[in-house]
Amino acid sequence: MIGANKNEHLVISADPDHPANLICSLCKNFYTNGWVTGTGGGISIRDKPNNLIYLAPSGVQKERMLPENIFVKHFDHQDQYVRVPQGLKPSACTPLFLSSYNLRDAGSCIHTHSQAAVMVSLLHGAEFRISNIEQIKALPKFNSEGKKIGYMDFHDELIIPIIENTPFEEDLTGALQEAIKKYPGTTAVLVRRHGIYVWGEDVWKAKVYNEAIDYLLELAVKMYGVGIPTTCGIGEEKQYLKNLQN
Ligand SMILES: CSCCC(=O)C(=O)COP(=O)(O)O
Ligand SMILES: [Zn+2]
Repeated sequence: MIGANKNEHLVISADPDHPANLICSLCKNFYTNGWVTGTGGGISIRDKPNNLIYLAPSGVQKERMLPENIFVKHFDHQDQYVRVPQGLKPSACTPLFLSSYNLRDAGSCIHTHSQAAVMVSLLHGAEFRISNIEQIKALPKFNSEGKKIGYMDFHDELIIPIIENTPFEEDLTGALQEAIKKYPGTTAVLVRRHGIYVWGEDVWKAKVYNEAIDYLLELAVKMYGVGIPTTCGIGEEKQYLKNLQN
């Protein structure tokens, strides 16, 4: 778009909670968790009141980005950028982030290359399931139309679909959209041998959901390591641990 490089006012703000600042600060935080190392992963934030979408550049060290490196699109004209930083390309994850906005009205979407996500994708088929773990209560519960109706209970079973990886990130879009439609109860999609996409109503919800899910994925890997199934009922773990000792 002509003049898109000029709209620097859209990304320069003294407010630490401005989307362009938050993309940079949260990516630093994700980097220390090992979620966006080696340029992989990222985050997009939607400014719902101003109808704008903020996106990181592609192929850069995500923990070193500056607000002026951030791309901006208008939500109603998703084929056009209103801010294009010079010499940079928008994240290859863009169509995946947009899918969460368009299909789930998300306010932010996080993509990580978490090793726990990759491990779980290697240990499961089409779905990851876990239940009877306190941390599940941090995750949203949806009705059959994908509308949030509250939070999951301790005994609820969390189900996250797993899609197959593709050589190019953007080619994941069709499978991610299918999974979003097939699983109205999910707020995340795992990508086998690659990572995970997690979205939420706003950036802070997306952050909490991503943290809670990653905790559960990491726990799941540890449970497999000692032979306890992730859907094991309360008290049943003893029988698996007993088998382990024999
Ligand atoms: C080693 S990163 C490969 C690309 C990828 O999976 C990813 O998440 C980063 O894509 P981007 O275009 O945002 O750099
Ligand atoms: Zn990726």
